[in-house]
This record gives sequence, structure tokens and C-alpha cells, in this order.
Amino acid sequence: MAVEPPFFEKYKAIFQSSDRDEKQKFPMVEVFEELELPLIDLSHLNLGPFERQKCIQQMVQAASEWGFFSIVNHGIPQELLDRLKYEQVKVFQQPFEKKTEKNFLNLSAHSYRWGNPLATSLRNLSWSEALHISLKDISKMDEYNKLRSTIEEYAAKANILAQRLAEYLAKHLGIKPSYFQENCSPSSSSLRMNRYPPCPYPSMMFGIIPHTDTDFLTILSQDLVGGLQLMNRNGRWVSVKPNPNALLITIGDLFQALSNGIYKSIAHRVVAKQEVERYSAAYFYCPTNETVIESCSKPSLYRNFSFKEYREQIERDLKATGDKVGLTRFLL
Ligand SMILES: O=C(O)CCC(=O)C(=O)O
Ligand SMILES: [Fe+2]
Repeated sequence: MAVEPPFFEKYKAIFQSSDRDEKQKFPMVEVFEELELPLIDLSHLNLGPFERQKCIQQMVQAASEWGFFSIVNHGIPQELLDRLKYEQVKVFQQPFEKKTEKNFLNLSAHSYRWGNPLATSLRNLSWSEALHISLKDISKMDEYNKLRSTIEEYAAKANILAQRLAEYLAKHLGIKPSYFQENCSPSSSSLRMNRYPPCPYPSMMFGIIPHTDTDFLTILSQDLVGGLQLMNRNGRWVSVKPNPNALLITIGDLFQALSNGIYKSIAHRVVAKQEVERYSAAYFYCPTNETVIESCSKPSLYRNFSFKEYREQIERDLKATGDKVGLTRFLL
């Protein structure tokens, strides 16, 4: 039985209607400069007050200028990351019919996703599949080999790391240290496991279309295939060079709003590859639904909104326009 999602069958009309000119104009053919993100060694946090302050300052600067940085010595064992990847590969190797079963792994509906049901053209069709697991569902998830227990182990560590990073970044803004402990819980976050199958037309579509993340921050682990790109301050797409020892941290929309625009939630995307598949796992550090996001300084760029309201607005915008829109909706 086939493992791959039936992209061509499902999106036949889109493939047929995209004319040759559009295909040729697609900007994927551009050559992108490759970038090594600011690399921050978290072991420096334990070296003494001077080194610690310098390390925090590096994070603050990267979050403000890039919205992205890499971290090493982050406390998540490589062995656990390898195990997560191993389980991830196994679950995606299940037949497509199984992955789309209603109660797949006993997760809630739409946990398994592929393509983009709202795609109107090749440009907004993501050539990828994902298992998006809300961590409040984890206790009822099937064990399925060791997938569930590995996710539980990883999520517990990712939660500690995310909270720690968020606290350092928030302290600089004068936000009280208990903010994240009060508003986020291990079950309010989610883990999204991505698989990018080899794509026959990598110059015509993305692995994941450009987007910003809907969270405070994201911890991303990726394999060495590469393909992640982010938009730099000059509005140019740059490729991120994979680093086998590092995790990537992305500032999300909620931190941009909370920081009143100081930290940047940067658009990123993944280009598709023709020959090889690619895997990544994104841990989205999110608050509970009722949490109200309020800018830390005045005058506020954004009006206050609850996380629930933010997500509902995105759903509405996606349905109506195919575009997430995001924070600009909440600008004052
Ligand atoms: O696969 C990647 O490198 C990025 C994934 C991503 O941006 C996401 O899941 O939000
Ligand atoms: Fe993302």
C-alpha cells in the first residue's frame, strides 16, 4: 500500500491549471545565500555572571534582529532527538490509508495533515505531510511502538527548555519571571512532526509555504537535508545551513506581540527537494487558550487578544483568503 499522500490526484485541477509561464516565473530558481544563524552556547549560562549576561544578551539580540537563533548545549540529549526521529520515520512510513483513518493513533481529528486543503495554486500548496499533536491529547494517544512515550519524554524536556528561554527573553523586557509558568502548561503546547517527501517539481512549489509561527517560540530540530529559508531584514530569503548539533529557536507571533514588536516573528518556508525526503520536528510553545496577550510597554502596537481569539481569527482568515494574515489584524 502506498505511503505517499496522493498529491497529484487531489490537486489535479491546480496542476493542470497552472500554466507554463507561472511555473517559469516561480521564484524558487533564484540562488539563495546560505546563512549560519547566531549560534548560542547555553552552557555559558552556568559559567558566572559575566558570561551568563553575555549569553542572554546574545539571545536578546538574535531575537530582536533575526527572530531566529541556534542553540547548543541545550540540555536535550542527542540520543533522545535520534529516537524521536526514528519513531517519526516509522510512523510516516505507514500506508497513507492508515494515516488518514479517523482515529489514527487515537489522536483528535486533523492531527494528520498533508498538502493544503485550501490551496488555490501551486504557490500555496505545501508538498509535505505532518502529524500535529496537541499535547493535551497525548495521554489518550496509542503507544504505537515507542512513539507516544518518546514524544512524552521529548515534550517534557522541550517544555523546560522553552520556558527557560522565554524567561530569559522576557526578563530583558521587564516581564515578571512567573509569566510563562502562569500562562503555559505542558499540555498547552504542541508538537508538529513534518515529513517532506521527494517532490517531482521542486522549482514549482514549497515543502511548507511561507508563514510565521503561532506561538511564543518554537524549538525546531531538523535533519541535515536543508531547505529551511527565512526572510531577513532586507526582505530577502536566505537559506539556513543545518547544524547537526544545534536546535533552532524561532520567535513566534505571540512573543512579537508581548514584546511590543521588539522580538520578531519572522516569515520562514521550506523549499522542496527532488531527490530526498526531509524530516523536522517543531515544538510550539503556547499558552492556554484563555491567556490574554498584552504588550509589555506602551503605546502598544497591538490590541490585547486571547490566544483563543488569535487562533480563531487565523482559521477565519485562512478559510476566507487562504492566508493566515496573523498579527497585522491586531495592529492598533
Ligand atoms: O521543517 C522546517 O524546517 C520548518 C517547519 C516549520 O516551519 C513549521 O512546522 O512551522
Ligand atoms: Fe514554522
